[in-house]
Amino acid sequence: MEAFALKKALDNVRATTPLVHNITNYVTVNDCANALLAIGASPIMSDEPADVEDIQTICDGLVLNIGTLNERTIAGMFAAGERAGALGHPIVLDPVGAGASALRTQTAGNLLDKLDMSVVRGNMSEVKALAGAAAATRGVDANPNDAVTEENLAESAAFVRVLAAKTNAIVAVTGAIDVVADAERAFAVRNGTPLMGRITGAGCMLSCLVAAFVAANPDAPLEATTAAVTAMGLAGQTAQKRMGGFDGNGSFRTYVLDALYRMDGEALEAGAQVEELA
Ligand SMILES: Nc1ncnc2c1ncn2[C@@H]1O[C@H](COP(=O)(O)OP(=O)(O)OP(=O)(O)O)[C@@H](O)[C@H]1O
Ligand SMILES: Cc1ncsc1CCO
Ligand SMILES: [Mg+2]
Repeated sequence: MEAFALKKALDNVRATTPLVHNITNYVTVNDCANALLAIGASPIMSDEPADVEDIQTICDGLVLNIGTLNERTIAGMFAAGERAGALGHPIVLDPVGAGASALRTQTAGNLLDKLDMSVVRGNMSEVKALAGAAAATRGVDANPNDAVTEENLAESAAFVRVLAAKTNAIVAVTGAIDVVADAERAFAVRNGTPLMGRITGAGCMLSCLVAAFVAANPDAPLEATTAAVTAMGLAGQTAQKRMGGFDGNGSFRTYVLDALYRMDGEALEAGAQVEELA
């Protein structure tokens, strides 16, 4: 991808401060709010069905994360999603744990079927489950057997593209190599570090960033999603460089937020490891 598109995508987030409505899990909710603030967006969390339509009306985008779903929040997700669709706001689905339980797999599938989803962002086990393929989700983490590797990259990208075409959404599968695609184009992003799998919420935070980037770049949702994925991976790399002798995953989590806060368009361009796939 043209480096300029990455810089512009981040600059547009900072210039417009998109307000992002999140219906998300209670494990990583504070990290999600801080990641949005760090990148220059603004968070609001609201999952009460009687509240979500008003909240979505004043927002620029919506994240639906099923990490700790329950009947009430599922109802909130549909109500918010319908309002977002009516207003033309981007919706990002994070199908946390799809494949690990029937309720998660079915709920993620129903949200995708019934709402006008802009982006689906998950790990490969979750996305495979969503596509109806055999998947062995290990709780909320990807099964290593599902990992995108240099060897299976072409095949993985073809799978992601087919799902994107079928759902009419951009699909971002993350892991050691991230694949971001719509029906026509696909990008591989090689930013990131394995340490990101040693904290909870790197994926949840990324899904929120995707909503902010797409809301701020409505004419280029694929580039915007790729920019968000690149920014998150680069923040992980920057955070890792800062790790000192006594630091562990607690500090790493903080350093990721700091790296997002300090990232500018030039740094994003310089650090990006993005390849457009044929
Ligand atoms: N082994 C790895 N090497 C490099 N980057 C990684 C690795 N694993 C994850 N990442 C990065 O971490 C971020 C989150 O991706 P991941 O696939 O772990 O999400 P997730 O499983 O949904 O996470 P969570 O559910 O904990 O929020 C992405 O930016 C991804 O590129
Ligand atoms: C650990 C965990 N369990 C449900 S949601 C969540 C956060 C990361 O997906
Ligand atoms: Mg996840």
